[in-house]
Formats: sequence, C-alpha cells, structure tokens
Amino acid sequence: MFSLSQSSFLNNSLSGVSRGLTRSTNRRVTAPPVVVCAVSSNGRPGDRNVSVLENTLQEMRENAPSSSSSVIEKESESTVGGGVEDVYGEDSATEDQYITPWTVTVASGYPLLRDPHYNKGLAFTEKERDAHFLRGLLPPVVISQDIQVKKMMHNILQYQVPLQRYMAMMDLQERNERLFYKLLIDNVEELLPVVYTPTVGEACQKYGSIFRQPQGLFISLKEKGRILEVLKNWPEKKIQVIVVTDGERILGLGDLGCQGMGIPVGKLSLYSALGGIRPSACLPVTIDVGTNNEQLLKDEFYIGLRQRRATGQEYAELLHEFMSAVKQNYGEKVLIQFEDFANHNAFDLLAKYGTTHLVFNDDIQGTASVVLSGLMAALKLVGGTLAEHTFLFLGAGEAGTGIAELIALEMSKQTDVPLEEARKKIWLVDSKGLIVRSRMDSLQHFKKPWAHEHQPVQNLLDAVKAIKPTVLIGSSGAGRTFTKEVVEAMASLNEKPIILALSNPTSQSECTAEEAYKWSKGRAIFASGSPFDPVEYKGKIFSSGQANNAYIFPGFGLGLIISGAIRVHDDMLLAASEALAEQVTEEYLDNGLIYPPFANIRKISAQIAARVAAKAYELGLATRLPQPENLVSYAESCMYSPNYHSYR
Ligand SMILES: O=C([O-])CC(=O)C(=O)O
Ligand SMILES: [Mg+2]
Repeated sequence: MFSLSQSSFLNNSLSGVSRGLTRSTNRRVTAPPVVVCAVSSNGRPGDRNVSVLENTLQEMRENAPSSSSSVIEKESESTVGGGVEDVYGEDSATEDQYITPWTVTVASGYPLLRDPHYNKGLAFTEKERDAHFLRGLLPPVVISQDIQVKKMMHNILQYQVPLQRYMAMMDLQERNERLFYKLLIDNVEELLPVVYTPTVGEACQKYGSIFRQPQGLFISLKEKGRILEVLKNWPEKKIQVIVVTDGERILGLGDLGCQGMGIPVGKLSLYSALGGIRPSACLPVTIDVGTNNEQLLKDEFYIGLRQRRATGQEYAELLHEFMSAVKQNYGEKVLIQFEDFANHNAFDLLAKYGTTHLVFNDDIQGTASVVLSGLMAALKLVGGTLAEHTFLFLGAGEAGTGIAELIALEMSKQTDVPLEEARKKIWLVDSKGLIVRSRMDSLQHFKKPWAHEHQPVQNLLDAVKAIKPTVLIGSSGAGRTFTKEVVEAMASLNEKPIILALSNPTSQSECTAEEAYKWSKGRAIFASGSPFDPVEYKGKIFSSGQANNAYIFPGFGLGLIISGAIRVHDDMLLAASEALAEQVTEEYLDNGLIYPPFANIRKISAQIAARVAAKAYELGLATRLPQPENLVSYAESCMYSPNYHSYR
C-alpha cells in the first residue's frame, strides 16, 4: 500500500484541505494540492486518484465542519478538531439509507491548471511544473504574481464597457482565485466599481445573457424539503459567512429574481478582499421563489423559476427550512447576511431569526452603521452634537428606518434621553409625503416610530422647508429626487448642508456629486452610495466619499468570526461606526471627505473587527476564549492573503 512518506503526505494534504488556514505566505504547502470531492461530480479521468485510507477518512471527519468553525478554534483545538463528527452520515446511516461517497484526489497536471483554487497559471515554477506534471501544458516562461497582476490590470483597463470589465473579473475569479483577489486588493479603488456597485447592478439585470459559469448556490422552490441535501452539494464544508438574497429588491433596481445572485457573489468577494475572510469559507446563496418582474418572466435567457413570487406561508416555510438547514450543517457561528430583500420580508426575517441565529441585515444595519460613521465625521466639520442636528430622510424602507434608528440610539446614549425622545429629531418622507401622526393607521409597522406630530406635507421640497433639516439623507432607491430646488433649499438653511445620496447604483442616486456641489455653491458636505469622480467647481476640486456599507460589513463580519460571536447586537454596530469614523483624519476632513479612501480598507477592516470583537466580549456574546490581548493585530493575523503558496 502506501509508504510512510506517502501516508504522511496524505495526512498533510488533508489538513491542507482547509486552505485558508495557512497564514504564512512563504510557507510551503501541501503538494500536490488536494481536492476533496464527491466522486460523482469531480472524479474526472486524469485526476491521479489516491485510494482512500481509513485513517485519512477519519481525519477528514475530524476536520469536517462542526459548530466550531472559527479560524481560531481550528488552530487552538487542532488536537480536538471539534470532536469526531459523522458529518456526512456514513457512520450512522443504515444500509438502506443514502450517503455521500467522498474521496480524496490529488490534483495535478491538466486538472490542476483548471482548478481555480490552486491554479497559478504562468507563475508555476520550473520545479512545480516537474513535480506536478505540468511540463508542456504551459508555455516556457515563468512570471511572478506581481507581473500577472500588472498584465491583468492592463487587460481590464482596455475594456471601455464596464460590463466587459465585470465579465473579465468574473472569468478570472473562476480561473485563478488568488490572482483575482490579489488584483482586487492591490487595485481596490479602481476595481470596486467593477465587481461591486454600480457595475454589479447592470450585471444582475443582464445576468441571464452573460451567464457562463454558475457561481454560488441556487435554492429554489423546487428544492423544498431538500435544502440540507443541497447545502451538502456545495464543495466547501467549512463555511463562516453566507450572504443570501431572494432577489426582490436588488440595489435600487427592484425585483431581479434569481439574477440577484450577482449581489451575494459581489458582497462575498468584498468579504475576502476587504475583510480577509477566506474565499473558501464564503457561500453566496440565492433563494428563488419566483419573480414579479414581467420583463424577466418573458426573457428567454432568464435563469430563474418562471413563475410569480411565492408569498405568505409558502415563502416563510422555504426560508425557515433554509435557516434551519444552515444551522444544522454549519453550526451556530456561521454568519448569515441578509441582502437586498424587499422591506416587507427584511424586517420580519431579521426580527424572527435575530434571537436564534447569527444574522445581520446589511441594508438595515450595515448601511445604518456606515452612515452614522459618516455623520460622526461630518460633525467635526459642521460642529454640534448629533442631538443638535435635525435629520430628514427621503425613503422610509430598510436603509432609511435602519439609519434613523441607529442615529436615535446613539443620540439617546450620548444625551441620556429616552429613545422615543431622540427619534423626534428625525423625520422621514415616503412616497406619500412626510410621515406624520395622522397617517399612523395606514403605516407599515417599521414606519410607525417615525410618525411625529405635524401637519401633513406632500413632497420633499415642502418637507425641507417645514422641517429645516441640517442633514438630508436619500434612501428611497429612486434617482434624481434631490432636485435643484431641494439642494438650494438645504443650502439656504445651512452654511454647510450635509447631503447623502445613498441609493444605488449610480442611476438611482438621488443626485450626482456635481449637482450637489454646484447647486449648493460648493458648500455641501456630500457622500453617495455609488462612487462619483471628483468634481471641479469654480476652480476647486471636490472629492466625495462613498457612503456604502462596503466599509462596514467585511470588518464587522471579521470581528464576529474572530470572537466566535453567536449573536449580533446593536452596540456592535455603534462600535463599528466609531471605529470607521476614527479613520477619517484631519487631512481627509479638510478635503470635505467624511470617509477614508478605500485604498486602506484592510487596515480599516482590522480596526472595525477589533472593536466589534471587543464589544462581543464585553457583552458576553463571544465564544472564542480567552480573549486575545491585542485584537487589532489578532484580526490582522487572521486575514486571508491572496499570495501564492509554493507547492512541494
Ligand atoms: O450593494 C450596495 O452597493 C449597497 C447596498 O447594500 C444596497 O444598495 O443595497
Ligand atoms: Mg444591499
């Protein structure tokens, strides 16, 4: 059978299966790389199959996912490995039950070049080419990862059409994952608008026609009753973060059904690039319950279920099955991020699962945290405390009411006034006008706390004149709603009006950066959800910040993971806001920026993660004990690096 060296090689290989756990970038890793796969899906001819030894299978089970999925526990409990768990049911299954057949294959030669997790393309060294049967499969040249990055960046910039850049990036992700992340991390400011808003919005709209390779996990009504089985089809077993959408409210673009998958894929790319979560620990999920988008239902290239949306009990049951299956399969500490659900489901899902699962709604909580942070920084420019300002929102959905509530919470903590009192400084306008007490009976439950005593006001401009806000926040998903009159009214009321146009993508932004600066005569403090280029006004260059939850969720998630948190608490959102606001230096403020540049985002994410983790420990919600002494350096040390490993 196997010689000692072969079997110890296999054992090493198996621990290498949990890929991202290897931190040192210089260390040589298992080689040839190992893929754990279901025979049925990956047993390709050409793989050099290694027969499965009993002890290696045993090790697989020990290393298999359990409730202890945090990076740290994996390392500190390596002798325990979370206990021997019969994750795949082989041991407990009786003869008439089905099990999943697993095997261990060593990828080399052609399959190695086709495996995005291990492929290095032209960067395979001479030695690796010999050791891994790659001779002749690559042209003679050997180049470094840095040169590959330079070349890819050059190629991507050749494309003038944003969607082509997006497709080139997705192709790279499917071909060479480490190069994709290296490229994204090294060029984050240029590439964020490609893999994220605004381009990802267009990609979702056209997802069916640009579809090449499936990304993420699709769970549709067809899978009802079998969701656990579907989760087990996913090739990675140690999942730490899931981003899930049902596609009903994709950015400000509305119902894109199954084509919303671009959003969880994009968000998770940022989890890895900006927050350092291992790509293999990230799972994008789209739940397809149909779509009410008539255009998509008629589109011959549409990739989802061709039916109208399931609602009520049918919807709730599918979601419940999903939430239960996730917990059963990945344990208590997997973070589930709800993304781009419609208002009517988003609030209910967060309330329903907030007490039983580690859940986070990015549109309600992530957006709230990033906006509060921007306001904390902006106050350094305009003066006054939160409680001394008056806030007016256009849009009373997830983002609007989520931000409003977090501002009120922070205000009430700062001034010791009850939350209900603090809320009175905050006003919201929806499609029917100002939210006032007389509308109470007809309001959806999440709007009711904002129905203050006031005469009815029909539109935004009149609301600005009546309420006299110092801060105007757009969160309606409807573009071009901060008109010249609205911005001028804000500028006539305030020396430095704070104007945030949060809706995404750029087409849905309430106004452009240029409009905000021009109409306020250069006095606005402006930030937007999607990025705008710097604007020149009267010979001065104005750069605006990007008030986007991308600043928060990657570091926030990292903080939850490194502390082994089991629940999200509002105080963690406040901690994240403070950590981000502290990163805005005098120099940025002097240039009117209320957010730091994305270029430093990994350092910023580590700061956010440390503060979130510290809060988790303080609140008794952390399970990773003992608490590391220096949480910032600890967070940094846990972050995924996309540099290539050397193969033995
Ligand atoms: O994805 C983004 O850019 C921000 C966000 O969550 C949304 O607009 O729904
Ligand atoms: Mg969103």
